[in-house]
Amino acid sequence: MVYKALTIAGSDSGGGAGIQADLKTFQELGVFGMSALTAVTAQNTLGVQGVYPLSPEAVAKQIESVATDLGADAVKTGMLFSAEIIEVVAAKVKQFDWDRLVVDPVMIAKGGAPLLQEEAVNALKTYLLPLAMVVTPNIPEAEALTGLMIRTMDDRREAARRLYEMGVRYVVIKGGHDDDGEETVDLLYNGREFSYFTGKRIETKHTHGTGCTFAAAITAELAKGKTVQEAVQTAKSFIQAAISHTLGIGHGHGPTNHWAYREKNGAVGE
Ligand SMILES: Nc1ncnc2c1ncn2[C@@H]1O[C@H](COP(=O)(O)OP(=O)(O)OP(=O)(O)O)[C@@H](O)[C@H]1O
Ligand SMILES: Cc1ncc(CO)c(N)n1
Repeated sequence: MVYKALTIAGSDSGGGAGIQADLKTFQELGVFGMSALTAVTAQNTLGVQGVYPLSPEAVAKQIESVATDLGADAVKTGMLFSAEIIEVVAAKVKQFDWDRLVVDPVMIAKGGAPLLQEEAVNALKTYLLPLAMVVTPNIPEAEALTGLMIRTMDDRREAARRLYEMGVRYVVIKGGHDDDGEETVDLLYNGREFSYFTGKRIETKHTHGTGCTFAAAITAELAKGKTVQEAVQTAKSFIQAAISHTLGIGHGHGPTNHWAYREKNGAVGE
């Protein structure tokens, strides 16, 4: 059985985030990766030097090409850039009846460069979140989507409830930005109960693309038919290994190590 996953996202020329992180992660987890590009970024470990969005038509065409021939067992969205692209992506997800959709609501790159236009946040809420099986905001993204200020774990649980009410079936609020404590805690809410995925916090500046990689690992596992709970657990182990064994390349915030999980766990596949 060949499992297939499609990522609809931006290109990071530096190879640590975006489409590149997604495809590497799919491959590492034994899933065939396909892509529909929304934008090209000129980017490296120091920052984003340019953003060149594609037309909504170009995005739609790529998705159609994949859907009408290869098909996808799970789909992930990353950088979507504009309300127009979001609308087209939502229409295609509906048209092809894709159920296993992971929406990583990418808004701002780690260095502060905007990857989503401000006025597109509403489009994300209106068109895409109701179609999502899983949404994976970091704390600032969860704040932008809910209008809440998130300081405590109680705030985070409240934000998860609000996101669930927007129509997402599983909400994961990542704790990478909560820099208190020895652990990172990612919270999962399924509309009934909360679960927590913890890992040792690694002291490192090399965390470029952690969010993309984590959401891509969830998508790969969902493509294999795993439950969301199982997929998040594997994604947490995958990102923990990738951050623990960073490569130390580039002059700024370097990428994570996408092959660390495989080296630790041996061959992966089904
Ligand atoms: N220093 C760290 N040590 C261990 N785990 C981390 C660390 N930073 C982030 N993580 C984990 O990495 C995953 C991604 O979380 P994070 O909040 O950094 O995403 P993000 O901000 O969307 O990333 P990016 O925007 O760079 O792609 C989560 O599972 C989080 O707990
Ligand atoms: C293309 C792209 N997508 C997502 C992110 C978020 O990390 C990034 N830096 N670049």
